[in-house]
Amino acid sequence: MFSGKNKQPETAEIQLDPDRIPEHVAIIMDGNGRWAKKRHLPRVAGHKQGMETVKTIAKAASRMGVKVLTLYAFSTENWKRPQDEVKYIMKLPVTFFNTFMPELIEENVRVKVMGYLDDLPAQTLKAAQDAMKDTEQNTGMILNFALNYGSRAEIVTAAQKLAQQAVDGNIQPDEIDDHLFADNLMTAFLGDLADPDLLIRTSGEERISNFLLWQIAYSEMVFVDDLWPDFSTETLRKAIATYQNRDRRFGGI
Ligand SMILES: Cc1cc(N2CCCCCC2)n2ncc(-c3ccc(F)cc3)c2n1
Repeated sequence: MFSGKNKQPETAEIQLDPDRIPEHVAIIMDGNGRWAKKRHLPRVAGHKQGMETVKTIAKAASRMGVKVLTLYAFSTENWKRPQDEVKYIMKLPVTFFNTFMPELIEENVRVKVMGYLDDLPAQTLKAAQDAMKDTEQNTGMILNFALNYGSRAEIVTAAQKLAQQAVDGNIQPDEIDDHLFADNLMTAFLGDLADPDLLIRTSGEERISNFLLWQIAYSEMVFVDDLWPDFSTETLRKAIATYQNRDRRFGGI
């Protein structure tokens, strides 16, 4: 770890500005299947290892001072995958909480799950509901799982809700602005923290894949080559350091 007379660490930890930690970090956790394929393992082995990475990164983000960590766990399009893979994936929330809830409580982490939850298998939904209930008093980082989530569907649902309010005479069309629209999205519970400061996607892909399309309007995006199961605390620190070295303009000059 230490080399020569300088006694400096050979792999110095990335130094971050503690005053500029992104409040809301969102991650598209990609590359689980490729991770397994590289090791001649079944795809589900990648998902299993990916869940362990969720535990590591959730704790690391909490200790770095991130206020909200949103993780894209399952999209509305993922139901098209082989049914045995979907069946396995849908059990991961149950396993996650059965094996990690004590550490989440110890970290004072509050769990939220957003998506079309009514379409989830009963055991998956119960695990998510129990975790939200068991951590609702926690005041630390919000660990927000996007589960059976799709951004275009989320936007359409918000438009339908507002249209119905107008039809019912509860709002006038000209009352609909950014704030009222955002109040009808699944991230409304986050208030001023709803929009990610930093969006990370793993595995080298540089696509948004129908994730938080409204919310990432001004987000910094960092694409890393690491496959999600290989994503480490150091990779997270490097992504945050990249974010801190950028000068965000929010449309200004
Ligand atoms: C569907 C799915 C897939 C899933 N993978 C592991 C991470 C990589 C992405 C795909 C597979 N993980 N990992 C954690 C959860 C989870 C979700 C909700 C919750 F309340 C608690 C845990 C999860 N859910």
